[in-house]
Amino acid sequence: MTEAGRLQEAWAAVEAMARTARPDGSAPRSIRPLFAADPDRFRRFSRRAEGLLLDLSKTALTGDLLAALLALAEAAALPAKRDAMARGEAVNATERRAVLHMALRAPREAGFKAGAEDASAEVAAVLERMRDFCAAVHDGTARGATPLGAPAGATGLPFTDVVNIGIGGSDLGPAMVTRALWTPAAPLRAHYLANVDAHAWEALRPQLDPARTLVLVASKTFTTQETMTNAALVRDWLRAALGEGAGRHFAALSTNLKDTAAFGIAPDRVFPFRDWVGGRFSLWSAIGLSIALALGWDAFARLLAGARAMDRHFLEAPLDQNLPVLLALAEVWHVNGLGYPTRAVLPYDERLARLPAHLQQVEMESLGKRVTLDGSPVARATGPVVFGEPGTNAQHSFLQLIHQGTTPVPCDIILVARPDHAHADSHRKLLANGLAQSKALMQGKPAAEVEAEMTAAGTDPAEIARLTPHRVFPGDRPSTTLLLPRLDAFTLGQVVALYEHKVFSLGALWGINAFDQWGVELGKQLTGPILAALEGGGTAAQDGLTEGLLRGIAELWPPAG
Ligand SMILES: O=P(O)(O)OC[C@H]1O[C@](O)(CO)[C@@H](O)[C@@H]1O
Repeated sequence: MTEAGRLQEAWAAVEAMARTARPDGSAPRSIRPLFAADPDRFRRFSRRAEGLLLDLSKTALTGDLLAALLALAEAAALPAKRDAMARGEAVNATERRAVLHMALRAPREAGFKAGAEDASAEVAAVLERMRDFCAAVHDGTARGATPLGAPAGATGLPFTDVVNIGIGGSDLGPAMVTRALWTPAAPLRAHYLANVDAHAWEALRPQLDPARTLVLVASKTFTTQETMTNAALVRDWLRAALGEGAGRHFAALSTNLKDTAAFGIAPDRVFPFRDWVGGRFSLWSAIGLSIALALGWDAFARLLAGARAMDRHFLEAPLDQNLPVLLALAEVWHVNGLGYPTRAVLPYDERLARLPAHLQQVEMESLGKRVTLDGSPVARATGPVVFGEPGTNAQHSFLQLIHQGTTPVPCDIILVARPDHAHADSHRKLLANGLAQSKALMQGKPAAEVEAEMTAAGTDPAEIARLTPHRVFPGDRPSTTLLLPRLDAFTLGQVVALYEHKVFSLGALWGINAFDQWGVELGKQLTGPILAALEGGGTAAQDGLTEGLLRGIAELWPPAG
């Protein structure tokens, strides 16, 4: 049989399972009977690896289904594709690029190559420069310029704040990590300026002293409109306070060495990375400099080490023990088997508040594709909509829909066993809530139970009949639970890399390119002429699609002069 034939057969086997009732009479989406039938279910469908525990038992996986999904992974050549990525082959075919974020967190000796290029050597060289720069900032050797009008003999001041100007992958990952790991003992405060909406800058500016602020212009391309606009605003602010000395307050994180020079950033302040690092996978590269500056070099090194540990697991563990692969297979079942179009990420840890936003880019920019690698339309649904908020906040907003709405939303519940505070009571409540949600989603609450509860409470029978349908929980709503021993730089590196490799695995299973993002281009293109119309007075002729709105804007915000 051909490779394509084997793949088709493997998909057919998985899809057939989604249509076939089980021998115990349950539907393939029901989870409750599986627990009833198998007291050992947690052990059979949870995995421990690298200090993490992943529980898949509250999905509808069965031994047969898992076997069929693993056969699909083999038929889709997932291991071979993974190894091709690790060898530095141009697996990002539409951009003819290697995909080597794993090289960013591997030691020099790992010997990653992008074609003939020694990727590991380049990574090591940039990391060394980043580390030296951090040391110089932290020990005050690299310091700000003397403010204009300062008394004679005054010198520049050490930096206390770092502002990262970037958007998408040049913002979300570093912002998420520093939000998760920053404590008042950290060496610098970090701020993130992303949106071209200058309200963001206006809100940040009063928190900063120009004499003590270091600015990182983070942009892979160094052409992104939002970033370059914000960089110019901040440069004006620094120049007003520091004159030509403002240059000492800048560094650039980019692949575009020509434009960083044109912006006026000295070559020794440019920290490069290469086109084999995708924006949404770049927090491990020079793009992570704000992390190292804010949290200290050791924390950044531990973050890389955690990701490296997950890389090795992904590269080496058998598929049925491989956490990223198993998460990907559960997603295939939910998306393609059961037709669930969304997924929620619920970290039960306030420090991970921005993890859902980071994963939205990692997953949706990667997997929001409608053609396969050869350009033909996909035969089945691809990436789901991903959204999320920390628990318990999510419980008091959108969990209603997840419990009782019409379409199940699989949930990723992330728990951290040990807190980094001394309030054990709060932490027990946090954990209890997370565990209760996964249980409630799965087991639901049938009408008989609702009725019995109301009867016991002495509720009037007519009232019981009226309210029961509203108070029933259908259950059988899947969730996975990931348990971390604690949240630190190492475990956070593991978690982010786990999701990166899950995304890779899904790309391989669906046969799509998870590493391009052509879908962001059209909006960028159309912005140009509309901006020109706005600059030209706000009413310049456009097509019927935008002209009315342009006129509406001009009426409400008349062009100056
Ligand atoms: O780092 P850059 O080149 O400024 O791009 C920022 C972001 O914009 C995108 O290209 C999407 O527009 C993302 O993929 C990327 O992370």
